[in-house]
This record gives sequence, C-alpha cells and structure tokens, in this order.
Amino acid sequence: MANHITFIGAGNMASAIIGGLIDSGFSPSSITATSPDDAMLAPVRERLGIHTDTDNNAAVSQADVVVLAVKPQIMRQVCEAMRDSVQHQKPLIISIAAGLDADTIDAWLGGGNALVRCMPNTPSLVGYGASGLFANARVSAEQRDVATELMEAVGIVEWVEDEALLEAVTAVSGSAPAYFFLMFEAMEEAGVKLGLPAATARRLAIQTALGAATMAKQSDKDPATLKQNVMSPGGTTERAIAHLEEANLRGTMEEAMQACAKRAQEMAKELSTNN
Ligand SMILES: NC(=O)c1ccc[n+]([C@@H]2O[C@H](COP(=O)([O-])OP(=O)(O)OC[C@H]3O[C@@H](n4cnc5c(N)ncnc54)[C@H](O)[C@@H]3O)[C@@H](O)[C@H]2O)c1
Ligand code: PRO
Repeated sequence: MANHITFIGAGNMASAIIGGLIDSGFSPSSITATSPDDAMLAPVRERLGIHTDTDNNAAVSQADVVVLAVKPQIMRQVCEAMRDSVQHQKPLIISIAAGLDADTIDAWLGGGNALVRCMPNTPSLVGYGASGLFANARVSAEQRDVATELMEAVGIVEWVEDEALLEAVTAVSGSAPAYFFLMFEAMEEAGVKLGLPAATARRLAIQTALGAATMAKQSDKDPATLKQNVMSPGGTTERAIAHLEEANLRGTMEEAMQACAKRAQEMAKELSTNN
C-alpha cells in the first residue's frame, strides 16, 4: 500500500474513500485531504482524524499517491496550479473525475505521469461501491495494486484495458445508483396507489432490492433463473413481468444507458477543449 495518500478535494467521494481506507486499517496519519476552504476540512479532520491542508502543493509534496477528487469543471485550474509539485514528486495520480480522459489530465499536470482513471459510484459511501479503473502506460504493476487496494476499501474493482470502456462503466455503475433510486420512487408511488402507507411501501421496496441484490451476488444461478424462480406459472409475478416486457423495459434501459455513455463522451470533449 501507499505510504502517504493525498486527496485533492474533500467532498462526498473523497470522504467515502477515506472512510473506507481507515475502516480497512489504513492509518489516518498517512492521509491528507485538501480544500481551499478550511471550514469544509474541519469536519473531515475531526471525524476521520486525517491531516488536512488548504495548500494543494504542500499536500502533494509529501504524497506517493494523489487522488484528484474535485469537480471536472475546475480540474484544469487545479492541476495546472500544482504542476510543479507533481513533476517534482512524481506520485501515482488517481483521477475520479467523470468525463476527463487520462491524456488530458496528464498534460495539465505537465506530462509523463503514471495515471489511473477511476469511475466510482456513490454506494462507496456505505462500502458497497463499484469502480471501473483504467491505467495509462506509465502505471507499474505495483501501482495498479495500490489503486486496486485503495478502491477495494469501498467496494469492488473492475479494470478495463481500453479507456473508452469507462463510458460503459459510467452507464453500468457510475450513474446507475440513480436508476435504482428512480425504481424505488416509482415502486413507492405505485404502492401508495395500491393503498399502502408511503413509508411502508418504501421500506418494503428497499428491503426487496437489498434482498434481490444479495441473492444475485451470492447465488450461482443467473438473474434470469432467479427471476423465473419467483414466477409461478399463471401467477402474479408472471403478470407483472409480462407487463414490463411489453412496455419494453429492456429497450428503455438500453436507450438510457446509451444516452449516458454518449454524454460521457460529450463531456470528455467539452471539458478537454473548453475547460
Ligand atoms: N458523486 C458521484 O456520483 C460521482 C461518481 C463518480 C465520480 N464522481 C467524481 O468525483 C469527483 C468529486 O465529486 P464529489 O461528488 O465528491 O464532489 P464534491 O463537490 O462533494 O467535492 C468536491 C470537493 O472539491 C473541493 N475543492 C474545490 N476547489 C478545490 C481546490 N482548488 N483544491 C482542492 N479542493 C477543492 C471542495 O471543497 C469539495 O470538498 C468529481 O470529479 C466527480 O465527477 C462523482
Ligand atoms: N455522477 C456523475 C454525473 O452524473 C458521474 C457519474 C455519476 O455526471
């Protein structure tokens, strides 16, 4: 594992990853998080016991891993302002920013960097994250292991060898928590129309999703078989599933995920040229 990890940005995703690292035994004294606003850093410092700094360059100068966790729209200005310290220190760079390709970030940091691009998701906050990772040619096998260990602290990790596949990862896991939250909203609304109190419908829907996901993860049966096991011939589930198939749920999911991946592509273009 790394000796010292610096997080540039101390927001939702950075706090989630830091929390996971500490829970998995990484020493808080080996972690620094930065933000220009010390008022944002105080709760992180107090809750997690890590170092904080309002100076990105000072924080980079002691790190062997630097995680870029600021919003994509300000990434260029943040990277260019710490270019000299990155070039001097040569840490492993891990960017979790959506839609910014490895070469663009590397160039903003002065070039020649070992850089991993990561697409995490918000369930990292509760240790159930799913991250897709891509390494540029300068990343060593040991640095890959460091990145894997870092992101496995908050969930599962899948490496892709073609950077463009991070767009697919964004569609399948990065943005996908929102698809399930939409499903919870819809199920709660429908449950209320069927007469249940909203809180009851919500609790039942969420617990059912948790149960279904846990079964799908633990079972050696594929999702189609698990689905079939719920569907008694001529029964209630068969009727509901037939309705979802007729309404083209599969086609709608495909279109939504294509739109997501396309937007990731557009963002990469917009952010690398207009940033
Ligand atoms: N939220 C998601 O679902 C999600 C999923 C995948 C990837 N991401 C990526 O994660 C990154 C962070 O997202 P987030 O949701 O944690 O955002 P956030 O707004 O919660 O956190 C951003 C942090 O950056 C800090 N910051 C601003 N300017 C800075 C500067 N000059 N130097 C250092 N820190 C600075 C802010 O104080 C804040 O703590 C983004 O690039 C986003 O694309 C987010
Ligand atoms: N949230 C970010 C977005 O919606 C990136 C993946 C999840 O752009």
